Amino acid sequence: MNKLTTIESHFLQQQKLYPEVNHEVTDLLHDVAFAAKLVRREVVRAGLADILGLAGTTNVQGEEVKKLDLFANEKIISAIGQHGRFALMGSEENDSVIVPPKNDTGNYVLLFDPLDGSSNIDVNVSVGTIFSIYRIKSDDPGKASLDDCLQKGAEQIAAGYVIYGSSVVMVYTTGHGVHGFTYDPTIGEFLLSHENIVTPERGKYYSANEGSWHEFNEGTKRFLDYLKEEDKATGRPYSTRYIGSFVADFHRNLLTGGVFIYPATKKHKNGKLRLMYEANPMAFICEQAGGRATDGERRILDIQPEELHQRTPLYIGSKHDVLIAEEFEQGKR
Ligand SMILES: O=P(O)(O)OC[C@H]1O[C@](O)(COP(=O)(O)O)[C@@H](O)[C@@H]1O
Ligand SMILES: [Mg+2]
Ligand SMILES: [Mg+2]
Repeated sequence: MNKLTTIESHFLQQQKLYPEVNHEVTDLLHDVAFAAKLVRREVVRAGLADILGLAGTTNVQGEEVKKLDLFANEKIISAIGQHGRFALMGSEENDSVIVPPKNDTGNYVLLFDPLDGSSNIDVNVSVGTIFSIYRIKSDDPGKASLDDCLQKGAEQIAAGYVIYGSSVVMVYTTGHGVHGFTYDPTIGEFLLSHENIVTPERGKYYSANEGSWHEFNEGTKRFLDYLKEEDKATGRPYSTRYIGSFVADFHRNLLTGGVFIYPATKKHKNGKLRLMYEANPMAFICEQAGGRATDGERRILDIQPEELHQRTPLYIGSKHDVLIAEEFEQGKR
């Protein structure tokens, strides 16, 4: 693996190898990588830049919005929207679809979570940005509508995330493997650091907010108890790891093996995470790395979306572990 490969040159390599990864797609990914650099610049000095704390507004999810949520949202919309390559955008922080400042040539839609892990922003714990790209159904950007945003996850043409942690890493897929790039601030480039990521078939970590134990259904409780039982032959007990930033929990499990679950609970009847800009992009990456992502019954990528901000229960990570979770959720174990 040549660690001097920039993410932009990797996009071009994909363009040469795979016809559907055309120059439009590589330009879109280039825009996303650029926006990530702008968001990173503020995240790493957030404590100095007066962008910690609450913005004083709530979003369509009914959640209190953080200043950094809004900053990242505005940066992504303006930095990416200036090029006109996206006909429409959808963000966790905007009630309805966004018509970018310029959208005359864009046959694509971008759905994104500008800042994931908002509860960790003010306490210097890893947060991230998640994105998902679709091609619009018609060839006329002017005709693009919400319908173009509500496509099944299996229709994604590219997806990825950026994790702002001890180092900043961007991970993406165009349906041809999963690749990670670490940001080198001395040269301002994302350099290839994780080529062709493959997630272990069986993990050693589980991520669940057990603080909601009393809200979990019996299947979920029995699955978590199963992971905590002693059985060397199946690598149990698993260790618990829960950062509370989906991007960070997912990234760890992707590299080391493990399972992240956010099931339906009494409080979140349809789970907490959003299908279009959290579950779908991560499910695409997870499957491309050999893992599995379901809502306990259905493959996430096969779910037909109905709303931009709909939520879904989520079981994602090492294939073996997610299959077992499903068996418990379906009462087969
Ligand atoms: O605090 P809880 O209920 O465990 O929820 C944590 C989950 O909520 C999230 O913060 C939701 O995402 P946002 O921060 O983008 O709203 C996930 O990153 C995380 O996995
Ligand atoms: Mg999120
Ligand atoms: Mg968010």
